Amino acid sequence: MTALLLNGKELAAKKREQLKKDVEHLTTKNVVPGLAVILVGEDPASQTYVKAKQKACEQAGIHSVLIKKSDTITEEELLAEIELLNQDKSIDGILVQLPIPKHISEQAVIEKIAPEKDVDGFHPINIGKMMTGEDTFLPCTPYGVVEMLKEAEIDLVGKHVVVVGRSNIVGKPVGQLLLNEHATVTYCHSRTKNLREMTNLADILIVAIGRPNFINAEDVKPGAVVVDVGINRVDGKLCGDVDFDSVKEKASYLTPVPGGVGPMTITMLLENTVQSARKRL
Ligand SMILES: Nc1nc(=O)c2c([nH]1)NC[C@@H]1CN(c3ccc(C(=O)N[C@@H](CCC(=O)O)C(=O)O)cc3)C=[N+]21
Repeated sequence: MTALLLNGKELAAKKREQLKKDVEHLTTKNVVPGLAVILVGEDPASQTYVKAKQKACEQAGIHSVLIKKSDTITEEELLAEIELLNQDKSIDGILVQLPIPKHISEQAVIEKIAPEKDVDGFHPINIGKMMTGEDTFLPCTPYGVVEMLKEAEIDLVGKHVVVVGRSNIVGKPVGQLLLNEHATVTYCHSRTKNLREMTNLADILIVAIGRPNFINAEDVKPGAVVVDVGINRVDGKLCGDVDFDSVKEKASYLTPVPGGVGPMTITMLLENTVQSARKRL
């Protein structure tokens, strides 16, 4: 038996069609959703992602502004740029593309963004609201993962979710969102002992550790749902954290890379931007 594909690209396309209609409607009411992206430095991967975000905005009718800064910018100057965007009434969402140069505090930058424009869902106020289950901007990648699982009608209630990875932008929040959906959540990471025993307990295994082929068929319980959040470049080829060919013979559902979680991340960013713009009505 081979796993069914959780096709993020297809769901993203469907959601973007709906978003386009939502944006048209807002525009007739003189509200054009606006997203500002700040890119610091010349990292090629970041440039690719930012281009993809801009293209997606354009297709949905969202006004997007790219602010490019040299990697010699000071923290003070970057915070001043964010303040301008906080005050700008045409901007509903602000995203500072990560990573940023080491001489600038990532936390200071995140906390400078007005929480009501934090469409990444990274501000501590929004993280707090997510934890208590209040209405807020959900972080895009975790939000996209939950949307994919719901689209496939995978029941989450009481299921054992094992998250491999504990980053602030993926691992920690994806576990929290699935806990909010009544799953039982275990977090594992690079220092977990007996990792294979842990991952074999998972009904739903979420992998976001950033290492190619970190998870193979022996790590997976037969019939498990496996979500690969990894984005790695190996010999110029994009791959996830999961050994797709071996795991597809054992899992019930599996996300591909590319075409899985990545396109959903961008789609949820657009959704958050539109959600923010609606408050202007
Ligand atoms: N403030 C901030 N917010 C982010 O959301 C953010 C960030 N910084 N920094 C970098 C990561 C990475 N990220 C991706 C988004 C889409 C794809 C994506 O669409 N991937 C395609 C393939 C793209 C390709 O071919 O390179 C796919 O998986 O099918 C991947 C990665 C957002 N990030």
